[in-house]
Amino acid sequence: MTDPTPTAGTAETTLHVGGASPYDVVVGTDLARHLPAMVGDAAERVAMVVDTRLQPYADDLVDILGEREVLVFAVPEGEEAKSVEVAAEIWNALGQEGFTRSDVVVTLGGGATTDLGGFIAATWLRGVRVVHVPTTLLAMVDAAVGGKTAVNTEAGKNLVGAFHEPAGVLCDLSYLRTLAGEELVSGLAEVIKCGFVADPEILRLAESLEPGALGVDDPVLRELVERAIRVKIDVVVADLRETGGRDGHPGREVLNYGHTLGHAIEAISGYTIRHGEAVSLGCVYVAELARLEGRIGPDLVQRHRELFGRFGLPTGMSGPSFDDVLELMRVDKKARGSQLRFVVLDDVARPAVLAGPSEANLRAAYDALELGEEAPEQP
Ligand SMILES: NC(=O)c1ccc[n+]([C@@H]2O[C@H](COP(=O)([O-])OP(=O)(O)OC[C@H]3O[C@@H](n4cnc5c(N)ncnc54)[C@H](O)[C@@H]3O)[C@@H](O)[C@H]2O)c1
Ligand SMILES: O=C(O)C(=O)C[C@@H](O)[C@H](O)[C@H](O)COP(=O)(O)O
Ligand SMILES: [Zn+2]
Repeated sequence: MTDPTPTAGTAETTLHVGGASPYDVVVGTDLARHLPAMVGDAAERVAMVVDTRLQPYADDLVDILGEREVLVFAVPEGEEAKSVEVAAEIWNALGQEGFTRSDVVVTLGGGATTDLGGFIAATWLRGVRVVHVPTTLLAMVDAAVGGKTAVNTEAGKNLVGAFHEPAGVLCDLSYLRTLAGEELVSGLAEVIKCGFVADPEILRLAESLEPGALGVDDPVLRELVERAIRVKIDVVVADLRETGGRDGHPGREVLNYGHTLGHAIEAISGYTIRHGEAVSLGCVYVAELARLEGRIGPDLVQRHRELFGRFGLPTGMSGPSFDDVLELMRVDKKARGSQLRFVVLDDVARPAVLAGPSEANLRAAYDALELGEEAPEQP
């Protein structure tokens, strides 16, 4: 596991991400003072990509950046920001402003904003420095770390994007104070995902949390945040570009646990369902699938239902037809040719890739999601 380096005398934790482009992820409160060093001295200009809802918080960051000229781009709230059209507006403005390779993008917002801002940084002049200041739990534990960037298109979710690592990430937990309870819970889905694929202690901690009393200052929440980030760091350091793992481990694809169905459901819903909610459904689905494939027993499937359900995350649904969902799952990035591939578990923290499951099992697992109960074995 990654070794956390607590900053002496403060409640900050600095988690280092190694590799070819190393950077730090700092977790704590009042972290804005770290921003200038992460942006660096070479930048004369900063393009700040800000979720409109977070605009009131941008001023503090602008002030701390001192002499640098800051161009603030307020983008639509949430998933609406992740479009080629929004990216193109910002590319055009950067062109008009003469934004150069020594200038820097800073993002302030949830995962939709960090994905969009990261994508702009990855593509403008073929890549400029980016620093992420995530403001949702989900973006702190997942989206801002690891360098995946993307926009959505008609074809589906995140199908256009690039790997582009940040120069630094500031996870300032004070932002979570204004976050709606449903958004906090949506972020917990990615934390629980990390527990199932890599860190059983996360599951134990989540099972000990009182869902109704989930507070931003709760030390258990802080521990969950740091544990989930460490899981992510360990995975991306080993396989940044998702080329594959060793000894049967899926490599970076492991972080896609629950996302094959999850992304399909998000797209079908017109992005009205939250990402973490879709991941919750996707994890229960793939647990059912693993059971039907004889890889796990009903107890572990039930643990998925109970743990996600404990926080009010959805574990069953009815609505989209299986055929519509299947069509979208076929454009998932893990697919190879006509073969669908899923990250599944052989046990807690024992992930594997399941390639080419039968359509009968894919359908039966979906039926179980619709029924909200265990699917019968397929003949
Ligand atoms: N790149 C990656 O590795 C990665 C990982 C996980 C998820 N993602 C992406 O992240 C996105 C989901 O991120 P998200 O859950 O943060 O959603 P989001 O960015 O859509 O934010 C959710 C909502 O919270 C609001 N919000 C943000 N910060 C707030 C705050 N501090 N106070 C009050 N409201 C606030 C936003 O305006 C929005 O309405 C998805 O697009 C998903 O695909 C990317
Ligand atoms: O970082 C990763 O790798 C992940 O898969 C993390 C996921 O939680 C995240 O939603 C990611 O954006 C999905 O990636 P995609 O490659 O399926 O678009
Ligand atoms: Zn995700």
